[in-house]
Amino acid sequence: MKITDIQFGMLRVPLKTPFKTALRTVNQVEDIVVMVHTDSGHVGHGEAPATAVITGDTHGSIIDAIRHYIAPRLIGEDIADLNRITQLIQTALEKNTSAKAAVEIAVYDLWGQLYSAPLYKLLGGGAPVITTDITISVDYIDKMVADSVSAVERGFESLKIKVGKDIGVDIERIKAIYAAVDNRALLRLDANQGWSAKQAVYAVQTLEDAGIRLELVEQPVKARDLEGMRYVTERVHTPIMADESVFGPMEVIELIRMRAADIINIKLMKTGGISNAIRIADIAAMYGVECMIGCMLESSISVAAAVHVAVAKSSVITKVDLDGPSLCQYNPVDGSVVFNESEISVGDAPGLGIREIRGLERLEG
Ligand SMILES: C[C@H](N)C(=O)N[C@H](CCC(=O)O)C(=O)O
Ligand SMILES: [Mg+2]
Repeated sequence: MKITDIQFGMLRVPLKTPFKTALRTVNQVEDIVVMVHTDSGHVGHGEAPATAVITGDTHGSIIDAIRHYIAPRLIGEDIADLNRITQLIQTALEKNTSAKAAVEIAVYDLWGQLYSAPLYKLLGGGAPVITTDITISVDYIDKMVADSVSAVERGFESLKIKVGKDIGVDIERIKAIYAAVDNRALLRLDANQGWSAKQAVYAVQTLEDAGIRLELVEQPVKARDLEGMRYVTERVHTPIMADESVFGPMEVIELIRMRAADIINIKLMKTGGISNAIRIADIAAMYGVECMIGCMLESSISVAAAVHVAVAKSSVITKVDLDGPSLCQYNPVDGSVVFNESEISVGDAPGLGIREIRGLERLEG
């Protein structure tokens, strides 16, 4: 099974409600879809969003990186040589992790198709059902309370609450949600870099002193401020999770050595795809550090790939934030990974098991 061509599409899916974080507001998933064609007629699918404020990647840069740097290296490569191909992708150019992720996902999809097995089985197996949280966008307090209660009523047992806008209001937001949810769900906070280290310690300690139990607090300070991450981690009881601070395996090793966070959020769009996600999970496991697997605003192509990784690495990936498809008005993908609110299950179809993508706009060239 040799690679013959790489084609592009654009997938647009409106969100149920605007997605608001300390970094941005988004109304729809708008992702590049990558189709890797082979001489056997098999097609592998990948996907990448343009999360410029986090990865630096735009739609244009994703297409350009693949078209001019990654694709020329892959034409003629045999899917059976998976490690060689992932190495070619990762060394094609610096950064551009979303472009690398989209192509890697498609290649792993083909690798599963080659051996007629669902990807998670080739990655080591596991129980093919996982549970995700759902994100509550940062907003007026009453709206966040209503969104949280509604999510609990829909069966979500973990809520990822976006904060990081205004420290005083953030504390009030969490107190109000905690009271309304009344132990029916775990609360995870994500400040998306919106606090200073001192503000983060103040906010978390204030909530702890008020008897509010938080499962974790994600990325309280600026991505590059590892000293700030450590400052917070050392001073609060609540586990601190690194998201924007860590992309690849080298950064994870540095973060763990510095003891700058308790938990690591792995996202395929930061790692450059599946090969580094697995590496990070293995490194974290060696150090006894737990991981979450997360997503950007992605639909159920790239999120399906993350689900396969989550299933195969469930001993170290103990937390799941793969709510991209749940945030969308509809699922454009007919595939073997089934997203049913908090429950995500994986079928037995080969690779990612994608049968059809509705509404895919082909991009020429
Ligand atoms: C969608 C997911 N639950 C999430 O919250 N991801 C964000 C970044 C998403 C984005 O801005 O596209 C995160 O964990 O920071
Ligand atoms: Mg985050």
